[in-house]
Amino acid sequence: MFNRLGKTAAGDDPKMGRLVSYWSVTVLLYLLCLGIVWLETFTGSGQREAAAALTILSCLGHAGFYLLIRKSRRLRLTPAQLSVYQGRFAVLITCLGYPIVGPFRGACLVVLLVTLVFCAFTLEARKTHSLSIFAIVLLGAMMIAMSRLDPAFDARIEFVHFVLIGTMVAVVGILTGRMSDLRARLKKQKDELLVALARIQDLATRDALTRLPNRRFMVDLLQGGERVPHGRPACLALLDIDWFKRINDTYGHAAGDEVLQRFAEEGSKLLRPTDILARWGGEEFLLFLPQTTLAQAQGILERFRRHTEAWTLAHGEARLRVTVSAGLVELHDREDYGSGISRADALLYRAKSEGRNRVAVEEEGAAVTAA
Ligand SMILES: Nc1nc2c(ncn2[C@@H]2O[C@H](COP(=O)(O)OP(=O)(O)OP(=O)(O)O)[C@@H](O)[C@H]2O)c(=O)[nH]1
Repeated sequence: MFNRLGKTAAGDDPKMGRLVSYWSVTVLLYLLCLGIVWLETFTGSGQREAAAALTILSCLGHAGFYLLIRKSRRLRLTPAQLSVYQGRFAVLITCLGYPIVGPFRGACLVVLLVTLVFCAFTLEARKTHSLSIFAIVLLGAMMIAMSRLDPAFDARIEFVHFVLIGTMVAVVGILTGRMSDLRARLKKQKDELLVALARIQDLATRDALTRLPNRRFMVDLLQGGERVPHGRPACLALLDIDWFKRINDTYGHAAGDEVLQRFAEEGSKLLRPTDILARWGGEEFLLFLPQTTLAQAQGILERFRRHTEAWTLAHGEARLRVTVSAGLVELHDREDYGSGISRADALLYRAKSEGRNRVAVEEEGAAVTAA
């Protein structure tokens, strides 16, 4: 119910929803405690002015906290900071209520404990301990003052109450502090796991050298779609850097790596956000062009080819140049990607055998090449 209330008040922001739902629980607790204050006021010896002042203070405090929660993002207030303020305010109100509730004083002790447990959900151990000390000191001061000022407050009973609540607050403070530590450790572990998971996902789906999606990513993506959706054109090309072995043999493997990186970088610049260039293996790349007709894809590949022969890579005194060959197909309606890749591979072979630095395109069952 409180979660639903938080969601209604805070919209889609889950953090804000949680804060508002905690806030509404504390409102309920305050209402209960104020009920006890007014019960004593009407049926016992409670003072009406003091009860009214306490009620107004509580209402103002709560309205203020609600506003602080809603504006917390703008004011850069963290949930922990809000909890410290709310916790101190709750302790203050409980201690102020202590002399007013007469024989129901024991209820204040329980409320103090509940406040501490509540705060332990958002506070770190150190802050929970300092809130416990604040509660013990304030309540102790209130008990001493009342046993001196009001004969109804028996010093012996107050002393027993103080020892009892002091011990319980200290124990609860330590336990909730431990709980906070545990929570902080769990959160740290969860954050570390999320980072590790993101890294594993990255390693599993990206090529370490070029940072392009790797073959596994591409296969999963293409197999996930299984078949080309009916009525939507999509094209697929296999690209291969020409005479790449010569670069390795002449300038070394590191230079070859640099060429692969540069090829990926330059190629990615030419593509639309929906196109995917993946490293298929070695010096071979796969380009997937969704929602693209063969004529459009041919234009993109031709631009890619011309751009590749235009850029150069400085390597010592030398300027390395490469060219690329490609086999391009339009995926047939409801065709599975595996057969599309085989057709593109055959066309790539043809582009290589017809002289390289060209795009071989399949048209109406026959493969033609353009350079
Ligand atoms: N530097 C580097 N070389 C690689 C990598 N992966 C594969 N190679 C090399 O790429 C070369 C590919 O050579 P070939 O398959 O003979 O092809 P090619 O020399 O490009 O000739 P064509 O494809 O026929 O134009 C091989 O020497 C591989 O060792 C890599 O990650 N880095």
